[in-house]
Amino acid sequence: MEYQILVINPGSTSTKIAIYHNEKLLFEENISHSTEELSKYERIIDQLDFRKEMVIKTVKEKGFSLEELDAIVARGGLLRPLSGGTYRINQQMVNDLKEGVQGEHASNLAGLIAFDLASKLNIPAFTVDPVAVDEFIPEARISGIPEIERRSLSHALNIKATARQAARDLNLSFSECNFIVAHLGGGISIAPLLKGRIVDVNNANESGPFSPERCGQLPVGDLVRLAFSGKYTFRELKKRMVGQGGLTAYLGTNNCQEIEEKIKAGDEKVAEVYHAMIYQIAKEIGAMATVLKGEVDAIILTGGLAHSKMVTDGITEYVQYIAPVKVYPGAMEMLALCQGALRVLRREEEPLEYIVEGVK
Ligand SMILES: Nc1ncnc2c1ncn2[C@@H]1O[C@H](COP(=O)(O)OP(=O)(O)O)[C@@H](O)[C@H]1O
Ligand SMILES: CCCC(=O)OP(=O)(O)O
Repeated sequence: MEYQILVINPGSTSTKIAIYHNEKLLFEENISHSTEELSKYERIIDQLDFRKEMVIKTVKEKGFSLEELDAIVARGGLLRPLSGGTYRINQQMVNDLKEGVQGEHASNLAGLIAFDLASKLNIPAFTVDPVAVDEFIPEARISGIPEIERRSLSHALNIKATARQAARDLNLSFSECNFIVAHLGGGISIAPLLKGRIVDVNNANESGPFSPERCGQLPVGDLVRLAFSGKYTFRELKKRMVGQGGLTAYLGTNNCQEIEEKIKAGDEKVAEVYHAMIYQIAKEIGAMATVLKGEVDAIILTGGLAHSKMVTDGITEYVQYIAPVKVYPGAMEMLALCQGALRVLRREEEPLEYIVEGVK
């Protein structure tokens, strides 16, 4: 059987759209959104129509028709904690994405767009390895106060897909080796994979290193003081932390190529902030090596920032004592989503059902 599949992947700084014919890429468009463009939306859910229209327009402009599609597959969002795999998007999932049961995030929009378009076309909509994939070991859940649990929210899709590719490239079995995968994008997830499972990870929205547009882990006392200072509303402070934090807060942009130009031109202040991000990434990789008790087959750097030699060389200098560093620039998310849908369409795998206990 032949399948034409639309892949939709909204990230914090971009919307990626692709059409595949089986595994063959027919087109891929990566539309970047500036901090300014997105800052006019109060909440991420407010971007729904903007991002949906962008998908419809892009498909048309590329000379394709939605009516030719056999399925739509979308990056999964902040759903309830769930195991990895391919899920058919159902009404319960749509409700949870709209509500943002584990918080707001651009990937919550993908399933909503896919479900809406697919329902009108009478074709299935899927999601694969959503952000909420949870394979934590019990000790990774404990935060330090019982009211707050550490949660598994990460770039699970790209982390797993890149780790599988690295295992193939190293001639290792994915389920038998240990990796630390650092997804370095608008947000940063650093995950130790113990025999293929993400047993811990910083929550890319609230913890770990600061990133091009997120604050990462903050000193808690100062954060509480800031929250009660009257300077920010709840929503404003959240936006400051995710979207307008990190490099954006210090340097006014999430565009690392622009930042690197300034560094090359000799701007020492910019270099200091950029180096601090690299330093924090390396420190988190070191922490995750401890989770794996030092038994690390490779450290894998992926995501948009892995295109930068300044970043990958900077990190490598700190962490190469742990294990060999492998660089996979960009993200394999689009192909991984397509392949997840194909496995189900070809009946190689049963789609998983998103069921919430006690809700019909
Ligand atoms: N060649 C490059 N050099 C430096 N930074 C880059 C390069 N390409 C992309 N980036 C940075 O990567 C980040 C986006 O990563 P990406 O994984 O595409 O984003 P998202 O998290 O939105 O999916 C941006 O901060 C961008 O400036
Ligand atoms: C919460 C982890 C997922 C994430 O942050 O994705 P983006 O970087 O694409 O926003």
